[in-house]
Amino acid sequence: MTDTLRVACVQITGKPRVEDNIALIDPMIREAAAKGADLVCLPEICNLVQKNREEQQKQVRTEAEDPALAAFRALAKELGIWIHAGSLAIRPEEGDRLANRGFLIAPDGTIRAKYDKIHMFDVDLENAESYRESFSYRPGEHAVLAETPWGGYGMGVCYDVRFPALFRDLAGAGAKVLTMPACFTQPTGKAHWHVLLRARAIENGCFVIAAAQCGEHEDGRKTYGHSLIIDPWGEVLADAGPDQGIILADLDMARVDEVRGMVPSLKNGRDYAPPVPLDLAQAGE
Ligand SMILES: O=C(O)CNC(=O)[C@H](CS)NC(=O)CCC(=O)C(=O)O
Repeated sequence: MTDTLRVACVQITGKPRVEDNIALIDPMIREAAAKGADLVCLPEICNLVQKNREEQQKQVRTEAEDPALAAFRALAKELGIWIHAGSLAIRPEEGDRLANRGFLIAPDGTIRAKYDKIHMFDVDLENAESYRESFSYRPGEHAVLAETPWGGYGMGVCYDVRFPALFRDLAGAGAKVLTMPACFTQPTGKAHWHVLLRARAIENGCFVIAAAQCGEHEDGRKTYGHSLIIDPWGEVLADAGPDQGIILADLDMARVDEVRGMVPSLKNGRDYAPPVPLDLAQAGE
């Protein structure tokens, strides 16, 4: 087990063409590696930000054909680092809905773990901003905990952050790091992003790494940015702010056990009878 992890988040304003995103991200990964990053985390849909479904269909490729996945695998190998491509829009081998799929790539260029986003962002916001992610994407069915030299690595994506049971399950299964690559909206980001991510860190005694999309995209979307690296006590170690760029932090993995030793909320959890409607509860007395 390795004690310290230098992690970087790459924050971008993703574009509608895969090649343009690769050209944007490549030098940022190299910069992070030059600064000593062991692991570089990329945002959600970092190969393709395209709300228009017809245009999206034209661009999206299978895993075997996606040029971004190939480029990130080659870079991981060349630079000898881990790369977490937070998610890529991938055309599945069968069915017509896409996968919103995260890839953890090891320093030998092999894919160590894959995760399909479980919770679909089907919401209507106040400002007539409306999303139906499940029209384009088929949700995943499996939580994924990857093995890394730094311990268990729990993989989430974006809207998953609002479903704390997923991360409790990952922590229970051995996660020391939780990840939340994202493409968060600006209104929900302003109101909820920091609080939700810090809560997932605190309640699970885990580091949280969240690489984010930011700014005004060509497809009309506006995203919140503020990629975050958070320690298990809930302290923000790095915040990328609203614009493109990279952030780095050194994670002292011993901090996980230290924090869990002080507040053992994972251990103090109990089984309990489920809630029942109030009148039934009264009738039972
Ligand atoms: O559209 C795609 O191609 C990929 N999917 C996304 O970008 C998804 C659905 S639009 N975005 C989120 O989950 C934002 C969640 C969020 O902002 C919140 O929970 O408040």
